[in-house]
Amino acid sequence: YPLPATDYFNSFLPSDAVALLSFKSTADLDDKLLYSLTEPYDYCQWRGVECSQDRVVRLVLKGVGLRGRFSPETLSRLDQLRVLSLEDNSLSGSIPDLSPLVNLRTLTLSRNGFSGALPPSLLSLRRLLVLDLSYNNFSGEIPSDINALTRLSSLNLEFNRFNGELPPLNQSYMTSFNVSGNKLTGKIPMTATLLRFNVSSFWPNAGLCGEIINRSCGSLSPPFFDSSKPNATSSSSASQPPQTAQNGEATLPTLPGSSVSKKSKNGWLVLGFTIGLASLVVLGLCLVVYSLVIKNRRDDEDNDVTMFQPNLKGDTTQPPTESLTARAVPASSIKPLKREEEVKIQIQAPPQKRVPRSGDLIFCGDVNEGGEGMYTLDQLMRASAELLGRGSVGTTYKAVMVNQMIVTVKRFAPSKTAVTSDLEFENHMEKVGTLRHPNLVPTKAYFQSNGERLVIYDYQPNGSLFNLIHGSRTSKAKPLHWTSCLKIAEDVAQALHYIHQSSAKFHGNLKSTNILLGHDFEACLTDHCLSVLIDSSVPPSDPDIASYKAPEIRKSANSPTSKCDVYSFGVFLFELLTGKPASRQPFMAENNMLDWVRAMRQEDKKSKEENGLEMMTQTACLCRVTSPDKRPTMREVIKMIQDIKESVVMTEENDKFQYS
Ligand SMILES: Nc1ncnc2c1ncn2[C@@H]1O[C@H](COP(=O)(O)OP(=O)(O)OP(=O)(O)O)[C@@H](O)[C@H]1O
Repeated sequence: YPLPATDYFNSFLPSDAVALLSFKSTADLDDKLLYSLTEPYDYCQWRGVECSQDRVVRLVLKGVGLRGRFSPETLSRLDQLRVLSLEDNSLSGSIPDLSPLVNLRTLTLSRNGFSGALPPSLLSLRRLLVLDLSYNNFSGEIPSDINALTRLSSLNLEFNRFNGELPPLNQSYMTSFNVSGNKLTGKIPMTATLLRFNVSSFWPNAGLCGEIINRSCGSLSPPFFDSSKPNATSSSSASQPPQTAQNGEATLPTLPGSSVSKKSKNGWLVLGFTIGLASLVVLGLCLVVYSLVIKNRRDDEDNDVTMFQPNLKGDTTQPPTESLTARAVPASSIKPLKREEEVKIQIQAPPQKRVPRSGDLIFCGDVNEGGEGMYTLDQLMRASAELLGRGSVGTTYKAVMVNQMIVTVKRFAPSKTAVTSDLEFENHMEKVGTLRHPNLVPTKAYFQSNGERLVIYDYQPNGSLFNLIHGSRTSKAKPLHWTSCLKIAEDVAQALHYIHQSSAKFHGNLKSTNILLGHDFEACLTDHCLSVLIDSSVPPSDPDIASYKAPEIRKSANSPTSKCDVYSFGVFLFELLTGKPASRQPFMAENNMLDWVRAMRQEDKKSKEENGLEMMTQTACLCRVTSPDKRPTMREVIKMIQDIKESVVMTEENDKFQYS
């Protein structure tokens, strides 16, 4: 039977291209997107589309004039999608089932005409970090199951028609939140997450009350203001929205009970009541002033407790402080922000590209990713810190900010990066800051001022490959299962290949401490491309670090190349397979290396893994050859790993066949 025309085309097109075209067919009625089938096409070049290994990973169609509906079975087929932004268009109707988008990190549908309830399918997107549905017509309740999205760091639902009570949100990473401009009612739950936000995240809303917004709920009013009592406060005040100033801006709700009934029959009672109330107000004001004075003092004292003391004043003679103990931050450079100001910064963070400048945090990557506007240099400086280790470039800390956001801060040792000028550092970090790959720890921000240099990354809670292979303080080393080795090797190879294709060109410091485990235990490279910033004329004294370096750069000041990364990858493969650190790996002919690997794994020669192990050893040997020209490219290495995977699958299938 001949296929219908569309099916005919679809059967030849990559599935991602089909998904994009089917989305366009109902969502782009004015034909703003010039996606087309005419050859030669490359859907990865289409407007707003970004691919990784020919799969769409980002689709950003912000303000492109889309009009129509977001139909089911269209974009939901892009199962590798990380970022989807359809912000600021004229899309209407409900959101289709997006549950197949299991890799989605950022979903921004704000400023459209979407309606209906918050789709339950969104609650299955467990990797979601940013959810922005603001300025639409969504209605119904905000489901308490939204707590299943444990990784959410940003939730924007403002200016919709959500009603009912606000669920007790408990996402510990939440740093941006807004439900203002809805029809929510009831008491705002006092969860640690919601307590982080102030009134501007909640108002205006028809009937919200609670301590967080300083507005008592009727039934919870103190007896003096109990609305059920005669001659007390207006009983409706608790359910009224906060007062609106003449300019239309929402103001803080007044305390219930601040207006006194004029209909009192007993004038003396009213007078007494009024005097009592006035005294209370004066007392209250005194308390507020007192607490502000105390707070300011505390803020000043807080300046003394900090982890990094960046040299913002230009005192380059001062040695860097590497302890977690107290020392004063140059207060002239950092003014403590009031909570309201912090929130304003979060809300008003401009979406445009920032202007890089010295002395402030410079955020990298997409604003939607979560980072820019979510914390300030000041907050970072006040974070409590845990020393993670000292490496070749400087010292690394885990920093927990007051808003519970956790990041990793790499503080460069000034003596090591002095060879790089401020401009070179900035230009280089601009380049590195744009690198984004599922197997790279994203560089979130950087900072430099008067010789002080910091780079900020996402914190990876699952530790490094070094810990996994050799054990850590908290865990004992276990031999890694064969399939884990393959998966890790492929992840690392993919990230290296990505870097080699980018303008940064090479990683320069591949080793097991620089391979971290992500949320799903995927391997992610960190410290990428920083080695060029340091003085490489002094060879590393640590034998393991030295053994990771390719021979052509080990004892010379030659700059590294992508082939040096390939060499380090070979060393890493042996460490992964055998658990032996780089300096204890022998150099022997391939067959002997296989015997050594087998012996280190204490494996029986006839093990099921034998074939794969042999191929893996071959790959490691090939990468680790002395001559750079004879080493494979990372693309070739990926191909080798994929062949090994296939051979493992085939062996398993043969086994099944034999025993069935
Ligand atoms: N983003 C991160 N999340 C969690 N742990 C990290 C992160 N970045 C680094 N680490 C861990 O912190 C420790 C110190 O890292 P650091 O980079 O300072 O030293 P290194 O990796 O030993 O040497 P080098 O500076 O040469 O890379 C390492 O154990 C590393 O695995």
